[in-house]
Amino acid sequence: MANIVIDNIKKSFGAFQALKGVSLTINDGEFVSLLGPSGCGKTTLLRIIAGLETATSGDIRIGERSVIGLPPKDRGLAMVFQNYAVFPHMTVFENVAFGLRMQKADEARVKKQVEKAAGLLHIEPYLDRYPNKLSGGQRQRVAVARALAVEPGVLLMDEPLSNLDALLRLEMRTELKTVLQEAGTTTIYVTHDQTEAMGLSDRIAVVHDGRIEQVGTPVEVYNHPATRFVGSFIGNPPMNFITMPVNNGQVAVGAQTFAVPAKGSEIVLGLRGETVERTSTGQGLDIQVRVAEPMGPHLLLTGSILGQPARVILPATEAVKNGEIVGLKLDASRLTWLSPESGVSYPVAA
Ligand SMILES: Nc1ncnc2c1ncn2[C@@H]1O[C@H](COP(=O)(O)OP(=O)(O)OP(=O)(O)O)[C@@H](O)[C@H]1O
Repeated sequence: MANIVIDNIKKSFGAFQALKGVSLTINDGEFVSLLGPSGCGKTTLLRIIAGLETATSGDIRIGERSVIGLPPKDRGLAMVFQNYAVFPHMTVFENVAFGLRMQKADEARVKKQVEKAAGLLHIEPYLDRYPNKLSGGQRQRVAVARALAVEPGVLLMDEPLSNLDALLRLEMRTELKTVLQEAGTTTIYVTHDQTEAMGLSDRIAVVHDGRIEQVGTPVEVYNHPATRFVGSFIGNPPMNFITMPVNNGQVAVGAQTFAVPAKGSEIVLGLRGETVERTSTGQGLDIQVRVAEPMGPHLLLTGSILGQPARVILPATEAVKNGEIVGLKLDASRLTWLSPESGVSYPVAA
């Protein structure tokens, strides 16, 4: 069991700064995702924690002990990386048993742990096979099972589900969460998939351009994004950003008025598409609908609000035609207000 402290980690590759001072504490038994677009520095950070890459400056502490300078094997962690390395000359059983053999576990424990991990990842039927007789997805599950079999205090995972088909991904996501919670494993999980991060994580660290832009529970980062980047990266459809005029500290839309913290004459409204309610036009914000798409569980409207691109979601039972203007009532408690200059959101009123 261990907590992890990432303390002002910087990493440069030549003149390029991949990590620009990252700090984050992961509590004992917590599941934290590093979520961000390709190239933002997630994998580099994970490799530095693992000891596969050296930081330019900063400290990593696992269970209070600085691990900077320690080789990966002495850091008390297990890893599952995207390019899941399974040993081709070993059966699936021996692959999963690998870490336990290294620990010189007795045969009874090896068998018990391998069976437990194999059951979890649905690879029991393949235990006697060699990896070249498995699909990519099956091999990936072997790699995850191998990491879990040793019941590590800290588990680092880099897009471990990326080679699985959508249904298996969903199933594994649920199972991973359960097993890691039960084992009390401290987990850092790298992904660019916001759905995966939302579903799995106790907290999400949103990484952007070598920095952590926000750390919070999935609900916090979704409902109260700290920046425009976070609001647009998390959520499908992404948050809408609509620049609006401010008069005497108030924004008026139809019959609705909102007190806002803006200093200047404009503010950006961050609007989650599903927080609106249909009303008559002119009562709230009106959307000029370009396309209305029935999505099954809901109706997606794409168009413009105050001449700015917008997407909102209405219940599937609503009927809207392409080209129609639809009135939307806003829920004051679900709105985010952001500075037009910095893209940073104003704190939520207590
Ligand atoms: N060994 C290296 N030499 C030079 N540049 C590197 C090296 N490793 C990574 N980078 C650069 O550092 C940046 C961060 O890379 P990193 O792999 O951490 O991103 P990522 O967020 O994990 O992206 P992805 O999801 O695509 O893996 C990228 O711009 C990448 O090109």
